[in-house]
Amino acid sequence: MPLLDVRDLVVRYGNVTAVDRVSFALEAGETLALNGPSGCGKSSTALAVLQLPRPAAGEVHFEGRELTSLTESELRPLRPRMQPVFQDPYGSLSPRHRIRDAVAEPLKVQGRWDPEGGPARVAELLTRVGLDPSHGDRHPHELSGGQCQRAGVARALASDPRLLVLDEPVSALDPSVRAGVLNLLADLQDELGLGYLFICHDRSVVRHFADRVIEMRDGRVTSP
Ligand SMILES: Nc1ncnc2c1ncn2[C@@H]1O[C@H](COP(=O)(O)OP(=O)(O)OP(=O)(O)O)[C@@H](O)[C@H]1O
Repeated sequence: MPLLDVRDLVVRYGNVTAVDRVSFALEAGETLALNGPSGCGKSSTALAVLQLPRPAAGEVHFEGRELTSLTESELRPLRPRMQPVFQDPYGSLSPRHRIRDAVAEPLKVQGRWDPEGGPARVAELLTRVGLDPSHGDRHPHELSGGQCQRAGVARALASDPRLLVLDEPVSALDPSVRAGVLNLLADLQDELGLGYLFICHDRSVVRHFADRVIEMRDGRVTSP
């Protein structure tokens, strides 16, 4: 059974069909890239997989559950297991909260925070993504773009996900720090067996990082 099995996904914005019957499957431990020109529907596909918002039609099977047929309350316990990482490292973390609190928040919201072990778990997550635990005292704007994206990954990992939806995760970063973040993601995948749905318009990055590539154009899969 694949980790993620998407069948005939359709996303509409008003009368515009942004994603038109897209199907693909993704195994645990695998990176599947969605590639294609701007506006072809990559981000819409990724958000529909996360049920943000719900797709207009199609099926999204994740860990054996069909998500589009679930109510919001049935979906809630599954949401932590599929986490997004977005392009803008600063946009995905609240500017008002310290990094430590941003990473702790999923643990608290999911009822997995304990005052004894919680801070140590946050420090461990920060260390795991290549930050120093002291970075936890800072606010997002006090970190570089690469450090901030690492903090975003730490926050995603706090939910113990099985799937990361990586929407242009290194595109906004300085070219000199991109490889470091991609290497981190590759290491985490090896270690944790995560599935990655990887959106990237840069073909050289895709070739290097993805196990398989799906090409999209005008909302449809054109290959393979
Ligand atoms: N919230 C929205 N409301 C209306 N139309 C939208 C919305 N989001 C996307 N679209 C339209 O849907 C189509 C697909 O957009 P989408 O962002 O999914 O493509 P993309 O391949 O991810 O593009 P990019 O690489 O530029 O992010 C485009 O025509 C876009 O204008």
